[in-house]
Amino acid sequence: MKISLADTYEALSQQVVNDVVQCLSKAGTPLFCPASGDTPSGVYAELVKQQQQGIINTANWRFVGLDEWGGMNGEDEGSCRFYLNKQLFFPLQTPEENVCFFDGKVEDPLTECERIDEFIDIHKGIDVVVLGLGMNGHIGMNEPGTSPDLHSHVSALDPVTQQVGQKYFSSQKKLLTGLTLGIASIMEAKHVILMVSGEKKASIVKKVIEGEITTEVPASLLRNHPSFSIYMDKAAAGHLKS
Ligand SMILES: N[C@@H]1[C@@H](O)[C@H](O)[C@@H](COP(=O)(O)O)O[C@@H]1O
Repeated sequence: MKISLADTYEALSQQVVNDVVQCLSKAGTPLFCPASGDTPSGVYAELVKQQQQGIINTANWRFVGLDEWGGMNGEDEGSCRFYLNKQLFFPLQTPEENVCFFDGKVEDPLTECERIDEFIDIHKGIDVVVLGLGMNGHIGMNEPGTSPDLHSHVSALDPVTQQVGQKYFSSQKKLLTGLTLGIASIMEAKHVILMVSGEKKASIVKKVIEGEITTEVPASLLRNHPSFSIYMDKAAAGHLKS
């Protein structure tokens, strides 16, 4: 596990961008899995800026979604796909065929999960995944207690996630289930980045880094990944021993 500390959110985002670009700047069609949520916004804004300035070229990048709320897709304001369309895919002018994303409105979510897993297999695995950290230690929508052996699956959302998830929506939503890459999918990625910002995450980040490696804190399992980097700002690192 590589731990990086930044003084500010801007510096944190810049560090993550540098890591992502280094991992994806290669020949062929690298596969990037970007989380939605508030934490990576600065990373996506910087990637868009670098593309517009000609510093990077994302034309050969492929994208796979990390997760989506059950019953929602990109047409729903506040959904994971809506967020990534707005922050990343539309400003990067990413062709639709280069993106594979959970549609939470499908009649058969299990077939939808198989579709996502197949896309990952066809692209020979995820090159880099950028994750945010749930207040309960979740990654994607892998809630405390989730089996580490799962690939894409339907998740029953923890009460903490149901409540915290309201922040993405302008009106109250029932957030009972999610479609998500599994912990096995994430552990098979070539490089895993966990990005954490703000004092409100300080106690859970302490468990992730200094606590027991346990399915009860899904992000702690990432410590077993051979290429795992955690990037934090000072506020998020405030409860760590050193
Ligand atoms: N399902 C999403 C995750 O993909 C996200 O990374 C995490 C942290 O979100 P935020 O960055 O808004 O704190 O929780 C949400 O529930």
